[in-house]
Amino acid sequence: MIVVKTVGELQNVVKEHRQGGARIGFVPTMGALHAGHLSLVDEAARSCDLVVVSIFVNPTQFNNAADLENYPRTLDRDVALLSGTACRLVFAPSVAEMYPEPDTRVFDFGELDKVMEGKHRPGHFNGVAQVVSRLFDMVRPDMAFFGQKDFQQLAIIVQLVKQLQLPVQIVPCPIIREADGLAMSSRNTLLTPEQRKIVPVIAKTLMESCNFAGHRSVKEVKNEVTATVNKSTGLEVEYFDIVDGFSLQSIDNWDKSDYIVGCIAVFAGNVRLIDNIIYKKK
Ligand SMILES: Nc1ncnc2c1ncn2[C@@H]1O[C@H](COP(=O)(O)OP(=O)(O)OP(=O)(O)O)[C@@H](O)[C@H]1O
Ligand SMILES: CC(C)(CO)[C@@H](O)C(=O)[O-]
Ligand code: BAL
Repeated sequence: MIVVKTVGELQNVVKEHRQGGARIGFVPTMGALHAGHLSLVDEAARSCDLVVVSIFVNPTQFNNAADLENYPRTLDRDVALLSGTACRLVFAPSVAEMYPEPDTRVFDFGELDKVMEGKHRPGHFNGVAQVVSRLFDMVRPDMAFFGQKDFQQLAIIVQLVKQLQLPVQIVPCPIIREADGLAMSSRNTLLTPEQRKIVPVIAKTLMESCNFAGHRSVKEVKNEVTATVNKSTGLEVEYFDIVDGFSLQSIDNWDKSDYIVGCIAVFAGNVRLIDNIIYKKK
């Protein structure tokens, strides 16, 4: 496996493979890899000849300086993990390599980034769009793989690709969970052992709420999920919303959409976790 740090080196390796007829699959990450990331690599390997993984903690998508500073950085371990997968090229640039000049682009995603993560992390999706569009320009992948854990991010990326008319196919990949249901996340490593014992209640509550979807009102399910998670010691729901899976706008009635998703963000102390559950998909 090759690890490169500069755009020039990255493009040389990718070009060589492309000239040999390889289909390029791309998995963007911020590192601190876990089985969720590796599932994206496996999925990419099913349909692509060269799998490229980027590892870059992108400052422009952090709206909170402490979150950026505390974000786990484990490059050597990440490279070791990837060497056991089908990934053959890792791109781990510095901030200066990614942003030789500040990126001042402002994207317009309409209502998609005004809710949920976008509302609670101002500027977050603009930063995600900046880095992902740069990475796409550098790698020029045929396909790019994103996890459904970051449900709103996926919708934004699909919109970004449409707006910029990029020739890349975006492939959504299912959420990988720990044995106790907790959605895998790099931020899980920041939890104390006590917090780690409590946080599975988030996924458990979302899963149990499926039994009520369509039977109780949307408002009741929203209140019930929020109250159950908030009752757990040390957990505080930032938002729980039940939305149309395409527009991401809240719905007030189960009949309003054929694609309904419940999205949650929860603080366990200073650690912010997100998860979601699909209630209905045609
Ligand atoms: N549990 C998971 N299952 C499937 N995909 C995942 C999972 N966790 C992360 N991903 C995906 O991996 C890609 C890189 O995500 P990222 O590096 O931010 O990891 P993360 O674990 O989501 O970290 P964070 O703590 O920031 O949430 C994204 O497309 C993300 O959706
Ligand atoms: C897509 C991404 C790698 C961009 O920095 C990040 O938002 C993530 O890890 O989901
Ligand atoms: N997984 C999304 C990246 C972030 O939290 O900034």
